[in-house]
Amino acid sequence: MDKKTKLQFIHDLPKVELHMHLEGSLEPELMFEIAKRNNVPIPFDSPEDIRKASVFNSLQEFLDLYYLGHKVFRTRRDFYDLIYSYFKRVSTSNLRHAELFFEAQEHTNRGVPLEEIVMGLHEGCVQAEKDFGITSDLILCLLRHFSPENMMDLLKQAVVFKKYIKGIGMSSSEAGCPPSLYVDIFKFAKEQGWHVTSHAGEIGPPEYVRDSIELLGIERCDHGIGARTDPEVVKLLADKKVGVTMCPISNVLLKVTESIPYSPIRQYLDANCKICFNSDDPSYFGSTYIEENYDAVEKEMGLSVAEWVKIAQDAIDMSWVEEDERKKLQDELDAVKLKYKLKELYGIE
Ligand code: HPA
Ligand SMILES: [Zn+2]
Repeated sequence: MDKKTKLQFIHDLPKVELHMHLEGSLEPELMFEIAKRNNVPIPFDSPEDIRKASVFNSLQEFLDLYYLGHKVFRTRRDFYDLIYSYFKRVSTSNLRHAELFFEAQEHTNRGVPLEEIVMGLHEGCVQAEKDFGITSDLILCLLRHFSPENMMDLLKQAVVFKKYIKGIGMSSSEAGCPPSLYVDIFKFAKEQGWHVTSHAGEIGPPEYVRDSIELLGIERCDHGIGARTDPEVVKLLADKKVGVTMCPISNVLLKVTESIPYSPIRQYLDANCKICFNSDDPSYFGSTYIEENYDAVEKEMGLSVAEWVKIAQDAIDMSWVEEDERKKLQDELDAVKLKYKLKELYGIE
């Protein structure tokens, strides 16, 4: 496949985003707009100032700026605007389905009612499906910089909104927060029928990935980079079919990996792990949404056509969609295979 056709083929792949923090898609212009209407002071004079400040030497440096941005949100409309502007922005990238993290604790702990957050986001999802044909689900993402008790309080409140929340995730820094602290939290979430995922092995060691699988029962592993140094843990990911939601640009900009080719993408593909590419916090990383992540991997690593098909398939397989939706996504991927004659030319079924 020539270079131009390959880029078009990558563009045409039906995309599934499984690792994006909605608050991480807050573009500086919208941050300013919401801050202004809510009368929330922010320590920047212009959207450009925020862009200039978005240079990070570590995950923690990023998180310090990132959680500051959360403070502008107050109302249902703010959350609606956040999610709708995300869908609008990615509507040209063949994104077909997204499972999106929202970080309620940062808002509820400031007094914002959970209902305003969940319903604002849900209404945005419904409208985006009508306007752009993108389906979506919400993942309530717990934050490790708050206590397990605070997490549990929120989860209990969230039960009322169960039908609007597909799963539970956990993020923020792993430093000093081993998975063993959260066994009861994940047990409760699973008892409620929620799917579960967790950030593990972003800056944490391979044991954090292993313990998240064995103690917390995660179905997906967000980032999962840390597993790379322990082949047993990589094998565990593959054997248990715990897919890794990788975020190539985020990992480079937060100095988690030296470069995209130095990330364990190749290692995980060779170990037959399920992997997919995602955007994490696109607005803080130079507006790099899902397609920019796909393109960056292709530019720096030049994956094979068969590998791209596997990654698109893995993302569908790793998603938590219901059967009818899964079939639609599968049909779209099969249509791309036909369009590019992948069976005749590459033997790809
Ligand atoms: O990359 C991340 N790691 C942990 N917490 C986060 N919250 C947003 N992005 C991240
Ligand atoms: Zn993340």
